[in-house]
Amino acid sequence: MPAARLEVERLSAGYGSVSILSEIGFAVPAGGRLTVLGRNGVGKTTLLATLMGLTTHKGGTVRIGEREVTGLKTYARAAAGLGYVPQTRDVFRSLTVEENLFTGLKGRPRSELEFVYAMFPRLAERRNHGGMQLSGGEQQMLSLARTLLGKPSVLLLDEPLEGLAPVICDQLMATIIKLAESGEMTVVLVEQQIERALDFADDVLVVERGRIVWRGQAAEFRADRELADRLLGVGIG
Ligand SMILES: Nc1ncnc2c1ncn2[C@@H]1O[C@H](COP(=O)(O)OP(=O)(O)OP(=O)(O)O)[C@@H](O)[C@H]1O
Repeated sequence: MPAARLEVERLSAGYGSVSILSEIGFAVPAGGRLTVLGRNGVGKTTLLATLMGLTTHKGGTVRIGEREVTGLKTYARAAAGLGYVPQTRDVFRSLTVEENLFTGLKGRPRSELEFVYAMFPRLAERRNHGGMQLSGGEQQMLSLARTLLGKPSVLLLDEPLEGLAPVICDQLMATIIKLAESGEMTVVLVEQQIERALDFADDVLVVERGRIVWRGQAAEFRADRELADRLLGVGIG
């Protein structure tokens, strides 16, 4: 599936009776790269989980291209082109690395594994190791690699760099930018490494207590040092 536009309108959601997100609205064009920033606990993970249908919907819509997916279950959203790499590193611990990757192929030929083995040589070296034997960083690579094999048209990444060595972070970001630029994926990134997130993204959303409090271009955000300090409590550049 090629990259698709993601459009979110007045999306409100939470957990059971608890409301976390209020009237979130944004759009990412096909092949666009958005980063969602915010302090701890403001609702960034909840936003990605809501796009996947994993929270309690309280209003609003989500569209992938022309298709509204709001009423769909998680598996149907995945079939509609949403790919999600959660912070929890979704690895089948009883399967080997390669068996984990097979589950991401969705019937496509094994030869496609070479694409992720080239990106993560560490996974190639450990292809016969059990999921349980992997380090945190290796599990992160595996979770991401499996999702990339599914060729989602919109990829949702929740802190994918956590636990990865700097050189792997560089490679990973470069690969994902390439996939977006070549029109294969639209990407939404939640990331605590703000400099890297700004290097990656075209556009930025800042969330505070479940609402969007700032939106604009990454270059604009970077140019205004006071903004990062005020909204995120950190200095940049
Ligand atoms: N399963 C859940 N049930 C109830 N409340 C939850 C659940 N998961 C998260 N929350 C609450 O929702 C709010 C937003 O959490 P969320 O994990 O989305 O924030 P975040 O911005 O991703 O934080 P971090 O940067 O620390 O990962 C928090 O107040 C959190 O306690």
